[in-house]
Amino acid sequence: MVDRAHKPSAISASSTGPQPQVDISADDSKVTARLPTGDSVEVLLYGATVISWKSNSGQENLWLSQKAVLDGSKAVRGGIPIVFPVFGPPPQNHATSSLPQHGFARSTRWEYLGKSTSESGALSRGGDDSVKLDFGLSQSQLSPESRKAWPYDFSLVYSVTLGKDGLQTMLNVRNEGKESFEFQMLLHTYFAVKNISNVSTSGLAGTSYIDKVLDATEHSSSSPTLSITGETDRVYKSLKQDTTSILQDDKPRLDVVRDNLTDTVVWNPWKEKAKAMGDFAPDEGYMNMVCVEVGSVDGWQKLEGGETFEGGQLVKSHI
Ligand SMILES: O=P(O)(O)OC[C@H]1O[C@H](O)[C@H](O)[C@@H](O)[C@@H]1O
Repeated sequence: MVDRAHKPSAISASSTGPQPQVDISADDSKVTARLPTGDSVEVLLYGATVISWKSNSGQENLWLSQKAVLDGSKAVRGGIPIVFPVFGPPPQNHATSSLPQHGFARSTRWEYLGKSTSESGALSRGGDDSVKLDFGLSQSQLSPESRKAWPYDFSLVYSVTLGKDGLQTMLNVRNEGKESFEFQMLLHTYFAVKNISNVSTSGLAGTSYIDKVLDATEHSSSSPTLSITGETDRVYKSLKQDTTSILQDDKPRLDVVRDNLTDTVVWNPWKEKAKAMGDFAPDEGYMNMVCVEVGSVDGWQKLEGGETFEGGQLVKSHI
């Protein structure tokens, strides 16, 4: 059981005043929330993976593979898997070395901690409602293998806030033990796009990046935009701008605003790699997605006993 008391609220919640018309349903596998405006979000308890976020127009903003496994036997291919406590294949000679790629958070069942609603939160200007769903994961909920591979006393609270102006996802990490630990975190968001041929991203210039497709070494680019024209796997470090925008046909489609995080990964597997993934469908799905993943993955965050760290994103959809 995660103690929620340590979690600073991402937006102010209120339980007084007129009852908000937010529709929330929770069952054994997922939690769904819908605002009076029509905006909706669906979160799978497995991995606390957001698998759908629709704007009030009915437009789906997240890409989910048609072959995504949603029964809790494999990390979800699509939506927003949570990467913790290590990004990518773990390095040798580190406390995370025995963990699988991207850690255990995306492949462990989380606990639904409850909701709070607000009529005046950061995501709900003008008196409209927003809703915050909290999910928790702590050491006692891990599989024996994960607990053995990373034997630290930690707790995570993941807050998913849906407002008519966007979706906010924040991860709060707390060291519940006495021994310090190091971690990386990343929100591996798969965004839905109409056609990758006419997609570009902006807000990534003027900083260096590791190009994992080319040679895994550092590169830099002064171009203000990045077009995705082939397999792309770049880790941008220490970004100066807070916002990475995804443009479709030269028009803003989504704005991804980092909160207390400095790094962003841009990933598209392209044709061959997409085809080689058993849970990626349809084969041409790579044309309709791009991952823009906010995180802290360059080096490590260190937490002493009793300390907390919080980071995440606010995503705004233009349709
Ligand atoms: O297949 P997965 O373990 O979900 O990883 C999918 C991708 O995640 C990130 O974007 C990494 O930068 C990629 O190198 C990796 O291929």
